[in-house]
Amino acid sequence: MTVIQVDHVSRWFGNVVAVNDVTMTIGPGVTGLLGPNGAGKSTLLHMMGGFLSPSTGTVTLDGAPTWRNQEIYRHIGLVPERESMYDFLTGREFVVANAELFGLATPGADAQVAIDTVEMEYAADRRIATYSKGMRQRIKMASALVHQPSVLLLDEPFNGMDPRQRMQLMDLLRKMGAEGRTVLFSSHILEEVEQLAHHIEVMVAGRHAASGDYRQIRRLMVDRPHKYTVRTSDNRALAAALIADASTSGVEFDPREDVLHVQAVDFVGFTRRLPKVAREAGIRLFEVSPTDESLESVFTYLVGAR
Ligand SMILES: Nc1ncnc2c1ncn2[C@@H]1O[C@H](COP(=O)(O)OP(=O)(O)OP(=O)(O)O)[C@@H](O)[C@H]1O
Repeated sequence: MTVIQVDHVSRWFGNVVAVNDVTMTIGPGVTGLLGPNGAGKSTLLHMMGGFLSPSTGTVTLDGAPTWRNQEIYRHIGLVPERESMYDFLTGREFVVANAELFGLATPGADAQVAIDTVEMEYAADRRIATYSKGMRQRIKMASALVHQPSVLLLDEPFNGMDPRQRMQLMDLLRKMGAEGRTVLFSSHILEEVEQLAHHIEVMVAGRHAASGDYRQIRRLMVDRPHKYTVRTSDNRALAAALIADASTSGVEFDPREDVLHVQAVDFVGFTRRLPKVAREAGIRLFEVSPTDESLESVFTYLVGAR
């Protein structure tokens, strides 16, 4: 069971609309759920995990509703951002307790596999009270993995982790995605999502703002200005030709790098016009690359566009 379908889902708390008419499909592999604080990511993850009911709409896993569905819980692991941990337990006891809650036949052995997966064996028999934030995160992860779910939902999993722990967790999530599991993690940190997820879903203010590869999302925003670095056989001549063309709103010549920085009016218009403008002026294009194609700029545009 691997495909989560969110269909016209809204969730409100009193007057606050946390999730507003969201429809999305999450399949196998690693997907990033990106959005600023308060965008509704946690609320959405909890509804996907079946721990919170939608106010309207449905959330299903391979067609079966997730809300209060015992059968579905066996296939989903949720790693919440905040969770009251039982500090007096050891990491191992905590994971074993979760294995028992799932009714697994061999809780000790299953807990051991999960502890090894998150590389926490060295501290498994220490009390959780003595753990760092990153260790707590990993033991939570072990307890979410103890029943070998096909869907893993993680809320801000990298919070509080040091760079080494972050790399380890990224490797682990990549591996799980490659095994065919559905891995969905939320983050407000752009570079995390960019490094890990091939596919991203963007939430802004409770709404589903965009979906796809971040470059595709960038291209969806064709009405936004885009910047390019262009290197040609005659940069000055192209600068003159471009500034006379409606596709371009600004050109800067950089003599040190011997390139042009071009501000295009829109993506589609510029990518169509540039080869023609160059050909008509008898100029050869050596390099054309977008200069602001980072997820950060996509996100800023998406947030700014609201
Ligand atoms: N139990 C609740 N009661 C009242 N309001 C809530 C509740 N849970 C969430 N909200 C509100 O819903 C909105 C979305 O919150 P949510 O936690 O889902 O966002 P988020 O994107 O996960 O942000 P963060 O990363 O800060 O947790 C916020 O305005 C939040 O205050």
